[in-house]
Amino acid sequence: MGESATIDGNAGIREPKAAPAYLAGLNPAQRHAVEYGGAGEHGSGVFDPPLLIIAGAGSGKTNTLAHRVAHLIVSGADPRRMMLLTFSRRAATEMQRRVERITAKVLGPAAGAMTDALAWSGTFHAIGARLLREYATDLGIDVDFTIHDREDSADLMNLVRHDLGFSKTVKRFPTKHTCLSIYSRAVNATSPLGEVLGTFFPWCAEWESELQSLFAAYVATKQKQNVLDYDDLLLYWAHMMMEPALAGQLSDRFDHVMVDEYQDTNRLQSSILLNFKPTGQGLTVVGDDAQSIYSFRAATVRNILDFPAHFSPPAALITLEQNYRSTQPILAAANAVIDLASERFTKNLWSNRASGDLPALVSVADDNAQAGYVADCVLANREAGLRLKAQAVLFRTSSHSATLEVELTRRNIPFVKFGGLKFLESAHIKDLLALLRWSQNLRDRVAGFRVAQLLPGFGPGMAAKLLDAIEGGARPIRGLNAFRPPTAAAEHWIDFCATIKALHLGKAGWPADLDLASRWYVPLMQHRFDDAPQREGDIAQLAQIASSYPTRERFLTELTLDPPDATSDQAGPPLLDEDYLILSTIHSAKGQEWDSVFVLNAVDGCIPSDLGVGTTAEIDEERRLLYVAMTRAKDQLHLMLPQRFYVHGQRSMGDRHIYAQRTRFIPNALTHHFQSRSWPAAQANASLRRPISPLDVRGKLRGMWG
Ligand SMILES: Nc1ncnc2c1ncn2[C@@H]1O[C@H](COP(=O)(O)OP(=O)(O)OP(=O)(O)O)[C@@H](O)[C@H]1O
Repeated sequence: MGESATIDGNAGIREPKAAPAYLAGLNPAQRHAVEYGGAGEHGSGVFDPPLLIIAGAGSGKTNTLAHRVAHLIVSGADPRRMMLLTFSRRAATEMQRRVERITAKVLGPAAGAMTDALAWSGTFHAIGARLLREYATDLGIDVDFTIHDREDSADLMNLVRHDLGFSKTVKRFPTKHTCLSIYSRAVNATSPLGEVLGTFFPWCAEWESELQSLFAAYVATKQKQNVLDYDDLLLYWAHMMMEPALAGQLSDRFDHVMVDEYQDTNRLQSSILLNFKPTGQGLTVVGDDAQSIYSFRAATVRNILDFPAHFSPPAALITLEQNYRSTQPILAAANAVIDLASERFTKNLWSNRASGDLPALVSVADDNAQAGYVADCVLANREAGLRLKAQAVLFRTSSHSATLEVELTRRNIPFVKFGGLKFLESAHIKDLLALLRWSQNLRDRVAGFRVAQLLPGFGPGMAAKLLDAIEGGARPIRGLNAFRPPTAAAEHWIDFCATIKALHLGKAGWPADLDLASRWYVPLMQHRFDDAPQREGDIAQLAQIASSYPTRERFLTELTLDPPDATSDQAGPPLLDEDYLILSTIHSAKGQEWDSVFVLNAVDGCIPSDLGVGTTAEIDEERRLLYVAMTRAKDQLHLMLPQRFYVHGQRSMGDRHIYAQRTRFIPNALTHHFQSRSWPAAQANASLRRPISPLDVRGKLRGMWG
């Protein structure tokens, strides 16, 4: 689809001239995407028409974009005038590393300086935050704003909800998380509240006018406290770009704007981009419509489907179709799954990695058997020389791996889990970050509320009094000094005030500020948690992460916006030599690849999730999730089919279970792409409940006393 409003960039692929050495490894389509436009001659982007690169799974999207950036730099473009928008901080770092490696082939040791100058690379939210600080005065915001993560935002929403009396309504008012989701979707999808309620939250539609006033008060409160939530970072940026003078200034600062994973951007992000580069000059977006899996964050696959037609002449479209990752049988199975989707850019992914092994559909009795099978295979693979790190287990929802985690621990197989409870969500880390944030912006009540209650004698009431006193004073620190704490807090008070003051003034510098904060917090932590020693380990790890950021503000911003997926994600050296199995939600597996991949619970109710099967669009997104999972595999792919699984929403291993059907995305017509297995082979149903003659337990119990 989309061809009518598109320039077929692939038509321009010719037998290439001899490639410069640093482009020699690229295939013709990749090389064409790298060199497309006048980049080679002009470097300034002025002659670079808009370009959409549709890159099938494993077709070298990241590789191609890195080469394009490197090629521009080598051709004389100024890296300080490039903006590179990625989906995660990790992707930005990885991109920078690759660009450096490629440019080094031409520039030698000078490459490092050039890629360091690629300072404007990061997520939309992180780049937005930096721009807002820079343009704060133009936008009428205070430059010391702090940023709320989702939990903080929900807490603030709750406070406002309470103030307006909505927590006491006769009929139950939507929860703080639901209110925030509604608000966020309306903002990110740039849709009216009524429409969002009607489509996504029909059970809340009766509260429309209350929600309207709640959101108005929420916005006013954020402004009063000088805090921005995630959505504000995009919203303020989008408003900034609607002002032609500011949009023009920004556009003049950047010759090239490149966006990775464009399929997972939302309407607000596309409006930012289209006002940023209205003619599309210097704009390159890369993505794969078949891998769009973030609509729950209001991402819309329409952004990528409609991109070419926004420009006149329309953007060129180059498709990358050679998959380097997977064997042909794995790719054929994944292609067959995605072919049943309703709308997409056609591409015909192929691979020249032949293999006689079809991917496996493995029937097992239940969750325990599933865990047993995966653990057996992982160990067998390791015996055969495949490191644990080259193997991954993927699942739709974090809770699906619980049984497997027990099995792995029992068998001493180390693993790292991505996409579950995040490091930064643990209470002690949140406490410490709140302390840093509050001392930066003493008007941030959510952070202040958390910090104040760390002190003995401070409950919610006393914490609120302290915050009122700080807010009421002409200067916040004076308000703090004048406050009379309850006696229980007396012995901590002087130290507390001194720490807040020192952090507020930031005299120690970064990362010494974090040491200062930890010195105050760690002794308190001993009283708060039984497992304080383990938690101290986390704090040491936080210090290590902190040392890689130039300033406190950058550290807080980037960590709030894009927390590490797992403790090891940013930990660096300590885990470098160790080997561990990867456990990951499918969402967190985006962009990665492993030799061997196991997908848990490839059954209806899990994939598609029973929560995501309302509309065709939702079903299509679940299908794309399975596609993303399958296309992570290079050599081996196992889709697990437990014949029954326990229904969630009950105590762990309560006995409510259902008999599962193979996922609807692999109908009978596609099973020839797979080999079917049962495990254990001889007794596939062994652990299913079978009738046995009843035990006489009651008799035995009576016998104990008789
Ligand atoms: N021209 C090439 N020659 C050989 N290998 C390549 C080439 N381009 C990419 N690859 C390899 O193909 C694999 C996939 O590349 P990459 O991770 O860039 O893909 P991707 O398109 O970002 O994947 P996805 O969208 O599925 O996450 C990598 O192992 C990469 O090294």
